[in-house]
Amino acid sequence: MTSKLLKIGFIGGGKMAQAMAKGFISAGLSKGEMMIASVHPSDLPSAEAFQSIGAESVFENIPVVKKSDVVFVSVKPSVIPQALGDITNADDLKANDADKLYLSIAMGVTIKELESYLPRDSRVIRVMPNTPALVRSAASVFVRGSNVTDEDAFTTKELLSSIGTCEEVTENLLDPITALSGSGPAYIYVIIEALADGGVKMGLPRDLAYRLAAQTVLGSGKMVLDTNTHPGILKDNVTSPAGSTASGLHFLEEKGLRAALIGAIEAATKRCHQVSSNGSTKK
Ligand SMILES: NC(=O)C1=CN([C@@H]2O[C@H](COP(=O)(O)OP(=O)(O)OC[C@H]3O[C@@H](n4cnc5c(N)ncnc54)[C@H](O)[C@@H]3O)[C@@H](O)[C@H]2O)C=CC1
Ligand SMILES: O=C(O)[C@@H]1CCC=N1
Repeated sequence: MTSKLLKIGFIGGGKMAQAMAKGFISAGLSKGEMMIASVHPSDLPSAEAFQSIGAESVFENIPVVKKSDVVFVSVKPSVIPQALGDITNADDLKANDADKLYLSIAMGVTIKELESYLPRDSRVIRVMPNTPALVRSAASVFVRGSNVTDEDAFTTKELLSSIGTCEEVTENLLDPITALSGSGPAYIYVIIEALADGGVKMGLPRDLAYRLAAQTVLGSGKMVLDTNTHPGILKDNVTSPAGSTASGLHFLEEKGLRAALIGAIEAATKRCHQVSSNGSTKK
């Protein structure tokens, strides 16, 4: 564990930044008062969200860099050139504050592109977290940039491990990872909603249906992780001969659930490739 509390900044204080900030606070890695986030002037709800956890919110990016040990770059991909350009063009930063660790969570924006916008020799790491960071159950990965030290990688791993799981990967895997675990919570929420709708259709009270659907997703994921058993075997353990599950599974196969999920990961990966290959400015 890091011995000192970290000063954490967010360039872009939106949904993902807020989830991580709250996760870091509940993990004891930082305090609201040690955090700062920049937001677009039109985004008062995000400014207020950071203020409500005791953090500072600003409409400029330079104060975020100056006041932080670690700077998350958490704007949309199309905003990256302008936001990082602000840092490179700030004369006073070049002298005093260049030595920061930048952690970009932006979908599809490559290390090469990030480094091209920042001052020369900047230490940049690409991270792909997900929103369950808020409840310290994120699935995160990271990729080292050209100038990153082992200590930077260690700090990154510690930070992200405090809000869930964290693995180091190579950059060629980041787009499919973004499609799977970055976007994945959205797919799972659709599944939870649909399972609950089915329960309601069959007569369950809605609140009970949501609780049962969510706990079933949570428990099934935990079974895969904790028992280290193939999901096919775990599925077979639920499926009695001539039982109800076999009938439900048959319906899912007829409707192409597997193909739909495989297609979703393929489609989302292709969208990341588009951003990577076109550059973040050209969507
Ligand atoms: N939402 C998610 O589940 C995940 C998002 N990401 C990545 O995180 C990044 C942010 O996504 P969200 O938080 O969902 O978006 P968001 O729209 O909620 O947040 C973006 C933030 O950037 C701020 N902003 C806009 N222009 C700015 C500027 N020039 N300078 C500073 N701040 C500016 C906005 O005020 C807002 O607070 C994206 O690059 C996305 O790919 C990565 C993993 C998961
Ligand atoms: O939809 C997006 O672009 C981002 C990347 C992963 C989750 N949300």
